[in-house]
Amino acid sequence: MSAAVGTEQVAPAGSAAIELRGATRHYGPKRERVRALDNVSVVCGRGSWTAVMGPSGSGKSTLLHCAAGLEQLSSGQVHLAGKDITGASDRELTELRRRDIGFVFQNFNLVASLTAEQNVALPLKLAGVRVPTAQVREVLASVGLADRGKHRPRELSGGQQQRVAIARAMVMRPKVLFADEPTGALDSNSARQVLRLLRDMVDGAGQTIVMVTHDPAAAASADSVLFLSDGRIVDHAVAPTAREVADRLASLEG
Ligand SMILES: Nc1ncnc2c1ncn2[C@@H]1O[C@H](COP(=O)(O)OP(=O)(O)OP(=O)(O)O)[C@@H](O)[C@H]1O
Repeated sequence: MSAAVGTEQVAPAGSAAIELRGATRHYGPKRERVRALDNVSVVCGRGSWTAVMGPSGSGKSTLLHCAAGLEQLSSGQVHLAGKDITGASDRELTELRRRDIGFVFQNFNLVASLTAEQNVALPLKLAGVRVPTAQVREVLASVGLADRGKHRPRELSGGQQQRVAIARAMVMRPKVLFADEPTGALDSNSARQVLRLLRDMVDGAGQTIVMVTHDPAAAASADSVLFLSDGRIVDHAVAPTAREVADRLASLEG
């Protein structure tokens, strides 16, 4: 299933993992107001992978943060993982994020003093769940790092660190994974490995991914690509090739 843009394509109630309606987010005082998101409506079905692209400053991070409940909208509505989170309290959002949402960032965000195993176990610990070591090892093995569990982040390559970060997100079995430039700091081989893991999460476990990227090859791994410009969705491609993505992006940046 892919992202649908525009309210006419809204999925049946309850079938969407993420739904933004008329999402608007502005920053700054009225006279110097920046509209980072401008009346965006988008639906991401469960088990879909959506890439978000656009020129620098077009609102990609703002879209991701608002969809994930990390930032509040100025107006409009957000549904996430079956819940209306518009105006939800910090406590409700924290609870939802702990239970149903995962994050992967460009700079990995691992805790430097913890081993790979301890990093993977961290979200379970924070959620007050007893952490079976076998489960942690199994997840690390599934990202190809069975022999690296006792290593600290500085002893791992960038690609390995990102795979630990993905294992950390996977261990909670999140309904929705938000990925902000997950391959941005990786060489092309490591990037391909990471993209394969994300594909497995979608196809194997039916999880939903929204991924901001500047890389047309990464975007072409997703089911569909949203293109933003000046805070609006200006284009939408279903299963495009990397070349098609690059061409559309160039036309926006030109
Ligand atoms: N906290 C903030 N205060 C004021 N303006 C902001 C803030 N965050 C973002 N903006 C503005 O909102 C617009 C969209 O920013 P955003 O970071 O979402 O863009 P982006 O597409 O992710 O950019 P990039 O590709 O460069 O990371 C930009 O004009 C930016 O300057």
